Amino acid sequence: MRGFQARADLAEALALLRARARPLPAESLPLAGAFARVLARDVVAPIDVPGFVRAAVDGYALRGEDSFGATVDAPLVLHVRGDSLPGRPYPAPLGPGEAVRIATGSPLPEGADAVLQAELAREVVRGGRRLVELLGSVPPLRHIGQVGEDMSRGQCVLAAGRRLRPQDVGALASLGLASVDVVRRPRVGLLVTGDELVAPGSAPGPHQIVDSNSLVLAGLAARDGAEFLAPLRARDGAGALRAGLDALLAGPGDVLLVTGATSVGPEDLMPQVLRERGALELHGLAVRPASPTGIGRAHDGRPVFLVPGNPVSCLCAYELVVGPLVRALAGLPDPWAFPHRSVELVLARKIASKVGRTDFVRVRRVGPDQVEPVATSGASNLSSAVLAGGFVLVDADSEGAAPGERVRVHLFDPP
Ligand SMILES: Nc1nc2c(c(=O)[nH]1)N[C@H]1C(S)=C(S)[C@@H](COP(=O)(O)OP(=O)(O)OC[C@H]3O[C@@H](n4cnc5c(N)ncnc54)[C@H](O)[C@@H]3O)O[C@H]1N2
Ligand code: MOO
Repeated sequence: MRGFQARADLAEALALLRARARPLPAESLPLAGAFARVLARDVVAPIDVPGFVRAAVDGYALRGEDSFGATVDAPLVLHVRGDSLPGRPYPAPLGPGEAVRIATGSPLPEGADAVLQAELAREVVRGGRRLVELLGSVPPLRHIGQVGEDMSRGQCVLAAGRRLRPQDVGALASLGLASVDVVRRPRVGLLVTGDELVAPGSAPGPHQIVDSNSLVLAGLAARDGAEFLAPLRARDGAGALRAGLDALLAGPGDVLLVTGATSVGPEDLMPQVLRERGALELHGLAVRPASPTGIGRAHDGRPVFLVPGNPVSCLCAYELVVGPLVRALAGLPDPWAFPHRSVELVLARKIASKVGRTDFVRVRRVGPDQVEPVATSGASNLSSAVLAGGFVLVDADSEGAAPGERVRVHLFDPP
């Protein structure tokens, strides 16, 4: 057994990943499947929306100047020529002294330049003629929407890198588009190792542990815009681990993860197996937890992460090094920053950390604006992350933080 001689800085690990991370190629998707996907290219409006001048209120389309001077006490009277309804415009031009009853969103007839709202109009029939009494006036251009007032032809409506929100997809539909180019989702493949493990959903027998890491990783990868492939499983021992890694490499994953067997115990053969099948570029990170993390490559260049088996270390390794790469491949904006919402809170108990090591400290709220580190016996207890509301990252050049200090807390809960 050989311990870790030297551990790489987190910054060094991220620089290694960053040097080769590019968003995956684009794919075209029907709009209905595009929600939450990342735009691969800018979207430039091919048309004006709306494509016609429209009424912004229900009322009467008219020439504004025909209403000048009208009041409740001295209404002016116009001749109502007909109606303009959504999709069914009034077909002829409007002359002086004429009006058309119009519904919100309907095309403004040619010759009209304003809409008097229904509240200031009273329609009457006299001698078989439709008339409207104007109880107030409206200046030209009032209560109408111009061509392209929503989105104008040639305008960049959404920029590449945007994670599409529901209203974004709606806007693409308004532009008459049927599909959109989005970044292909990174596929994340996982090999779970360990003789003691049983699949999630099973009750553990004597000395057995339920594989929780695959569920934690699946949730994190989905958060970061990835498609999580069905996990593969391998028993311990060089032969089984080799066969497991080969199956993982044969799969379609863009990012490949292996949990367990990455430390320096007698069964921790994964680093050696990865060296045989590609390269182990870095093994051992100056972070806590997740120090046995390894980063390497398959022969074809796909990234492979050796993620520690301890459940909190697994979560931490994902957040520190796997997640940024997944987000970069997914084309998400600012992929190297934590995606969590963060707040500044006051520390109620001290956080101790060693200079030269980055600490991922789970904290919980103990007051409206106070947090304390979750007391824990180590990274094997997932309940510490369940109890925690978020984490504080203590940089390698810091000795920690004293009670009363303000710290930035990255919250596990989405907004
Ligand atoms: N001499 C040293 N020993 C250890 C070191 C070290 O630096 N020197 N590092 C420790 C640290 S830190 C960690 S973390 C663990 C990591 O070990 P492995 O990645 O080799 O993981 P395993 O030994 O396979 O398992 C550790 C632990 O986690 C449980 N486990 C594994 N997979 C899962 C899973 N999918 N779901 C839930 N739990 C899992 C496993 O049963 C073990 O209890 O090494 C330390 N040792
Ligand atoms: O990564 Mo290990 O769990 O630090 O304890």
